[in-house]
Amino acid sequence: MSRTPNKREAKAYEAMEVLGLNRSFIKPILKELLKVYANEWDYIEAENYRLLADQAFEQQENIVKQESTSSPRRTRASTSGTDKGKKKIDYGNTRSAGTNPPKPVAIAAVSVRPLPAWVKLEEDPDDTPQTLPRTPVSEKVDTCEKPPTSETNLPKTPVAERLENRSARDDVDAVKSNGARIDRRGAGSPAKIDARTLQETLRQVTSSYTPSDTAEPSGSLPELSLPDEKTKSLENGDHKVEGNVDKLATVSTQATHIEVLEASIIDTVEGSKAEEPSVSEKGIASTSGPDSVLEEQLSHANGVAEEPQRQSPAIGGADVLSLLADSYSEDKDEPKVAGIAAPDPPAVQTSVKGQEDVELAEVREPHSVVKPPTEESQDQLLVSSNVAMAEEEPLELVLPEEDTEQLDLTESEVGPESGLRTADLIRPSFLVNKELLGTADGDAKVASGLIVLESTTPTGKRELSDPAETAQPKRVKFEETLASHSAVPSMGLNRRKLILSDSPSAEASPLADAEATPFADGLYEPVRPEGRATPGGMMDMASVASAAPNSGRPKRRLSSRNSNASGSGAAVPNGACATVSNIVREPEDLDDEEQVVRKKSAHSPFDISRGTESVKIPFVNEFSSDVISSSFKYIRVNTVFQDAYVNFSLARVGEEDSCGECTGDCLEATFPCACTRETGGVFAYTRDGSLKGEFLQYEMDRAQDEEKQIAFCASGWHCPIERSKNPNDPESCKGHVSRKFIKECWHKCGCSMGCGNRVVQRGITRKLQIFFTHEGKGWGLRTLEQLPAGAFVCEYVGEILTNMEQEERNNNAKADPTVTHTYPILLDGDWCSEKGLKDEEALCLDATFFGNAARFINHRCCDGNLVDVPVTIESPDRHYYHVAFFTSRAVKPMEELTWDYRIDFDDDTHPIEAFKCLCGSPFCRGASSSKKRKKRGRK
Ligand SMILES: C[S@@+](CC[C@H](N)C(=O)[O-])C[C@H]1O[C@@H](n2cnc3c(N)ncnc32)[C@H](O)[C@@H]1O
Repeated sequence: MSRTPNKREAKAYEAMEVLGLNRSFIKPILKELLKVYANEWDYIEAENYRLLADQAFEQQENIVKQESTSSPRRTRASTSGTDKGKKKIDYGNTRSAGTNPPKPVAIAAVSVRPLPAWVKLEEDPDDTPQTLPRTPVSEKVDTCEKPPTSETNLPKTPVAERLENRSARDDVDAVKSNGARIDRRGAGSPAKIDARTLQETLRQVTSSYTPSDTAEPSGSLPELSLPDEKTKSLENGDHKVEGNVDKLATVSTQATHIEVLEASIIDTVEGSKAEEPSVSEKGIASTSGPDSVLEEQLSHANGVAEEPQRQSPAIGGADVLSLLADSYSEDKDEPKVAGIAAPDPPAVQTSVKGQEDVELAEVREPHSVVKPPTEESQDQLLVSSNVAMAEEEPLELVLPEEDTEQLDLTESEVGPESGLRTADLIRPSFLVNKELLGTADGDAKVASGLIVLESTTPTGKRELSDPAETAQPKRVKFEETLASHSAVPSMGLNRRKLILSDSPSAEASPLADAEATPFADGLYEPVRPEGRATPGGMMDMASVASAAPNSGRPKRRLSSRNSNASGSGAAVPNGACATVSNIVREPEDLDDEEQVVRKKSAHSPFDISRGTESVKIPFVNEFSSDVISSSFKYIRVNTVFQDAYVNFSLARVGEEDSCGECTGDCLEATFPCACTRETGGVFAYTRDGSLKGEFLQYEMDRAQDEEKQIAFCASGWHCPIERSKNPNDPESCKGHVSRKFIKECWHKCGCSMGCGNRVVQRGITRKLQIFFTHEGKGWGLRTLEQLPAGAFVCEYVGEILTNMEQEERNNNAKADPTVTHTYPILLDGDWCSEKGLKDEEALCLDATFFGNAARFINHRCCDGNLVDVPVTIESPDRHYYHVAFFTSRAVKPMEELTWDYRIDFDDDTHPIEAFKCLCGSPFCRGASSSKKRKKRGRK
């Protein structure tokens, strides 16, 4: 007999029930969570039981995965086509009566790690947790809240306000009262309309803005009378459509600042009368429709920066497209605060492939100063066919009729010879600026331009404009295929992007260099990455490491200077970048094996952080079907692995390490607060959250000439590195780089989270993207927005390990080629001044298995665009600190973010072989050492 649940437990069940998760399914999960979070109910209850719901949904996904691997081979028909989106498995959903709940599978390892005995869960009344911890230890001590910088500086848009006001509870209530379908995505997540209905809805919405021949809706789909004018809501009889929007990515240049938005459409009513819109919904002023937004963009692109037209408030439920426009137009009025990312609306749950929700890629141009683009950039036409989101039926976005003139493609240009099909061009695209992408480093070779528009056929399938209708078709040339960029994620093979140009200047495109080889029809084959191919499967670091052609190379020294004992170069699978047609494939065109590969991803391509960061971090792979290994788990803050001693107790923070008397923003105070003690009485950050010039300069000088900062462990005891290598007979210290620290305000300080001396602790605010590099470096990180010099990008987050533990990992990796190479950073910035450092205090951060976006930052010899800066936040001890990455110079959108790992490629005493450096820097140390290797007769 089961015991009666206590009140809190009962409430948790109730909340989950609303999400369609029954008690028996939830019970073991709840139990496990309580165990992990030391019975801290506050965690479980926060954000409307989000943690619990997340775990439950994660389990469901695991069950699906288990089912799909244990069940016989799925046919293609079952993964695409008619039964798409149907679920056959019982997820413990209370609505699936009569089926037993499945056995819960193990919760992800990160969640079940027990709290070490020393962890004290202190309370700090000042800090209201805003984001749920993924792990109890570091989340509890970390003050990372939603970045308030821009919130404090910028007025909130009505959309942001509305979304904020609308609590998750409201959504759940709405779902409950309306009996809508339950979405699996997360607690508080509203029910989602099914994919087909949504697509149809959107098609109708978008059709209402198209010239004429709108398709008839399919008979089986609900009839939704959608607006033919911008200000009408999407409401009709029993159906009301409303949505949330979220910025997915940003592409900005001097001339344009474009945000790709994502919208979830929510069908709140199914078969019952639509509810009156809530007050907050009514309060939203609906302004221009999507056509206006795009017209705006286009007029901006033509040099006319007009104020969007305001119209009367929406009467009914929120039209998601109006919301987009609304947000856009409101934002335009706002002052732009340099260097601080605009606040995002509250997180929108990410779409998970195969589920019944669909997301829409939209484009808007927010609050940036818009300058007219160059003539050249207007001449460039970019066709992006990969903006459609993960669902197999892409959503369509129609541009204003007049812009059809911008592109006059002939059928032959989209015919089989070109590798394109009509279907490839019916997806939304976005504006990009040629200058920015054309001049960017690395694989940034995309020119800019305006977007293709297709007309809508009676069948609903939109096609290109009839060439006959166009007066003088422009000669359009495809320039680039695979090595292009996207600001939005897609699923593996289902992405491609082409540049079309009728401009003579296109002949001198950056593509027409040694890296790109022209082939049929002016198409350019992108650079084939170096390195041996891995089988077309998961991006597994181990297999990549073993497949990479670096055997026999000298080993790298386990440098006390920021030892990054990383693995070897990643190789791109064979044929991954053969021809355009090779990758211009619909999901249903993928063979079974590829389908399986795509489904293997344990990460959402829309946001690898799974909502833990305040911005989404998508990942894209334009080359192959590789996905990010499931052995990697995203964590937002450092997390103790096992033995590391990291004491964050408030009692240890003295007066000299906090500014209890301060209020608000310490940077505004007349005198610098106590927290500037480390930095000589000066704040290291500017008011817009960047690293001040002098600090940046110091770090860059240091990076250039580290030898000057080398210091040795105090005499009389042994260096922890040497101790970990050989505990019984350690050698003497080989030296460490002595670092200067930045100290941020923290819990004991009187200032607010908006204080300018809290930057790193707020977490990632920039638009970043993880992408598969074309050079063979594996995954990399790039920015989707312009970054000024000194901008905080991200922290290097990982497991906190003792040096001994790390050494063991290294040895395992060394001994067994199937074991993943490790990516540690040594926290030795103050070892030379610390005496008698114990083993459990000699720490490093390893992001191999648990880490954040920084874990994907690749190495670049000498001239990387990031510098790493040691920052102390919670701990007065400097044996534990944060490693924060700031830009060393301005970085353009789509540029890869890199830093110098400070590897000695010639050091063959290092336990782990250095990878073959493919950084491409003129100062590459790896390249020169490879010459030396050759001299030595090595490969
Ligand atoms: C911290 S990880 C960076 C992310 C990694 N590229 C991935 O796919 O997961 C370090 C590993 O990336 C690869 N890598 C980083 N920089 C590289 C470079 N300049 N050339 C070749 N490989 C590189 C190496 O395999 C290295 O062990």
